[in-house]
Amino acid sequence: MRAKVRILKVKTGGFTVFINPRDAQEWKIHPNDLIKIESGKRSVYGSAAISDFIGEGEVGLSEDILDAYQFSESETVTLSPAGTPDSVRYIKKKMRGEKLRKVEIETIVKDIVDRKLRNTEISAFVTALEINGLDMDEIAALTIAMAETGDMLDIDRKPIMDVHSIGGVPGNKTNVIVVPIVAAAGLTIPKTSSRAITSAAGTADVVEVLTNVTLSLDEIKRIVEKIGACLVWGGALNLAPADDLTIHVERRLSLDPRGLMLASIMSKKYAIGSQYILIDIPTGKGVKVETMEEARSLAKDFIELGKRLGQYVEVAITYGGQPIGHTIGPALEAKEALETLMTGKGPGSLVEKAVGLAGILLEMGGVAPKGMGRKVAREILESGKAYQKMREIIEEQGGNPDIKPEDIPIGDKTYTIHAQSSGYVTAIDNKAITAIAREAGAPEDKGAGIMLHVKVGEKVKEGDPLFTIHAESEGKLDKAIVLARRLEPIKIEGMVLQVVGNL
Ligand SMILES: O=P(O)(O)OC[C@H]1O[C@H](OP(=O)(O)O)[C@H](O)[C@@H]1O
Ligand SMILES: O=c1cc[nH]c(=O)[nH]1
Repeated sequence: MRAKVRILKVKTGGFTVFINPRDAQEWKIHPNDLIKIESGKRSVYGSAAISDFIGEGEVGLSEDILDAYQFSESETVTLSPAGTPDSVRYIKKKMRGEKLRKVEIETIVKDIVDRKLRNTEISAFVTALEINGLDMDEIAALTIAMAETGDMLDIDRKPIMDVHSIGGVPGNKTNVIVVPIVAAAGLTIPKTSSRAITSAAGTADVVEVLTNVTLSLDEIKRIVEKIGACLVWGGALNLAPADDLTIHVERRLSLDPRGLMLASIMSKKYAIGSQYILIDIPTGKGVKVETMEEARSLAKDFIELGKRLGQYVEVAITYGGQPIGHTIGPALEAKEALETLMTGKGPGSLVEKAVGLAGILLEMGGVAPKGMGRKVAREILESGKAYQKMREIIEEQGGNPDIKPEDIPIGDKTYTIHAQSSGYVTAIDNKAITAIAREAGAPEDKGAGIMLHVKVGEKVKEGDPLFTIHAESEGKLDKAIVLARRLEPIKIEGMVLQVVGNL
């Protein structure tokens, strides 16, 4: 079937191919069929949508396709039904709990990248991995396939350091501070981050409040070779492109299966050429890893995977029992991170975690003596050198280096929850805090989120403010308030915990 391309100003969130109803009837194409579009050496897959705003003999392509593949108006292309991709059989094999062969994993990844697998099949894959997991051979094959289906970066500087958190803990803007400290010490750290997966703000969402994070590989290479660092969104690049497509599905399900998480993180590190990698595993109630035992087992997997890829990996198991700092949500977190960089001071949990992680990297990179990394990192933060480096990062990535915390717009629809009794804050529920911030609109609404007025251990009096919800719309604020009242994320107890009468 031959058709002329019509470029449509429509975003559908997927690759959508619009076909006229008469052509669809003649060609036996039904809504949502997978269609292959070929032109010369290019081929791309998309889902059929039938509409008479497209003329007979034409094919309408959504902007999503055109962002990734160049087609020109009126160009003649060939359309054909694509049938069921082989990878669907392999996904079902994993659903049955069977081990996948390397070639089967490679086919799944290639089909994700080629868009032969759509969100329905990708979510089946994510669910199968959540339930049945992957062994180390499968994880290594998945990591390499994810990296090799995209571009590889070759930065002309050595050694290449990197840091990555498995995420999960609310308010984790730590790497926005770690990266400029490490680069200010003279090391090279091309940091790519994903957007939020299970949280209310991924590092890419936070940095995007301060500067552009959607850069090309050539721009990253230029910036990193010039100033030693970047803080960008991995999904904008063709680095491990299957990663962002699976993360898109994971975010909807709020799932991050262990094997996929290892492959997601390490494929990005492999593709960007990182040699010395620090992995942060926040551990505590209500985050991805709840016990030290689980954290140590995951740490071993990261180290083993690194060995297979020729990378040196160290892992920091960090405290994740309550949010980091006081802010949750992209703009609120960007404000707190910027204030900390500008003043060299900030909430204890944020500063301690940032200098702790940066210190490990400084020792790994040989710019601080063993046991002195944390001290050197703190000096770099307090001296303002890390802030100067952050200004360079912001400027090189296209932002305004003079941006001040007070310039950052925060959601102006607010509601504060107050303590209903006096006592001590004994717990802050990570999952509930994230859920409320997401209900308020984070991470998509950058100004949405939560400002915590108290942390665990602090004394409160009845009526004291506990946290403020920020939203950009009244509707989302109302929903977040309802959720906050139901979940009561901050637990306050007096010294008497419970009274038990005669049993
Ligand atoms: O908390 P959730 O959303 O599950 O995890 C996703 C976040 O964790 C990682 O953080 P970093 O880039 O290493 O700082 C990812 O890149 C992303 O920003
Ligand atoms: O980049 C990341 C971070 C956490 N989990 C993932 O799957 N990828």
